[in-house]
Amino acid sequence: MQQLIKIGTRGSPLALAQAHDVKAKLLAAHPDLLPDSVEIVVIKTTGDRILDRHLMNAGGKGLFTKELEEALFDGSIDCAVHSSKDMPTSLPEGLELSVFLPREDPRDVFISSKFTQFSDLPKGAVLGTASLRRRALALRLRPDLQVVIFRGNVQSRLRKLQDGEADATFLAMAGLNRLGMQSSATEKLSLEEFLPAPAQGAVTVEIRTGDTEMAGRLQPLHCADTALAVTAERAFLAALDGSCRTPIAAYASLQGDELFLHAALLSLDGKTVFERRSACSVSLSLAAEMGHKVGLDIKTEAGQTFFDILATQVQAEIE
Ligand SMILES: NCc1[nH]cc(CCC(=O)O)c1CC(=O)O
Repeated sequence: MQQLIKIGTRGSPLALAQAHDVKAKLLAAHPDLLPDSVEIVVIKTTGDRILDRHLMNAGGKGLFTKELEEALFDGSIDCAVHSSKDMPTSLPEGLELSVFLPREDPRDVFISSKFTQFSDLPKGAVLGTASLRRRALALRLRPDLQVVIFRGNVQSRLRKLQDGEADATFLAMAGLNRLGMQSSATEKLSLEEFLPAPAQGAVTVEIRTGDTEMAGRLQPLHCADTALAVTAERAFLAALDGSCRTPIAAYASLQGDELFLHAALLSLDGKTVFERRSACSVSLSLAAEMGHKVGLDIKTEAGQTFFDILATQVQAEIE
């Protein structure tokens, strides 16, 4: 009997779609694997349970990964499938991100049943989002807009919109594509004006360091170009903060034989923006170095006072 490969995932429809995609790609890459030998194991995370409180107040990104990581350590799963943008910048000792799947559309989309594009929103219209980045980017363009906090998975946010809790919301195109819900997107937003979250659109697979068998099985799923871009974006995030309490945006893309990074740190109201562009040659270590340097440069430029004020504002927001 063939040894079972257990793929761990959260239970949201998006997480399940990503895990099933990884399973299908594993089976396609390894004809010797019997379909029954790859199993999806759904693990409920603390983040999924906290729906009443604002997530950042409860502990941030790690809330969605902790239980999956415990399952990796105790052997109840062999790999965990994640949206890279939900991954903390540093992982527990003994775990690593083994592969990045080819990046999906990295853009944010504007969603509304009343208005066909973001610029059509009337004065004072209400946006529903829990993302500090989306809030800051939207207010930067339209300081008149109101923002209410929208939490929950893609489906529940769309339901809140239907229920009239806001005039519009934002979601990642990648998630809608994976859910087969492309038609829910009202307007695809430009990468220039709505700079995505670091690593948006890229699925990653976490494994135990040293699990060469699992790493080998996953290798055919790896996309080197995606890894390069995500490495630069995550290095930027790590140099700045890494938590989701800061409006941070970054997008790197390969153009010819260069990797271009566009990165930004914003104030909560979008009035202050520290923005940089940089480029480097195609190398993982140079990509990491570039992201780190851009992050440190912006950190220095912003200064401690900026971060102190931001922390106070964010705290007041989420209480
Ligand atoms: N925070 C939830 C989350 N994590 C990853 C995605 C989208 C898929 C991706 O970026 O790969 C989403 C939903 C959204 O932001 O619309």
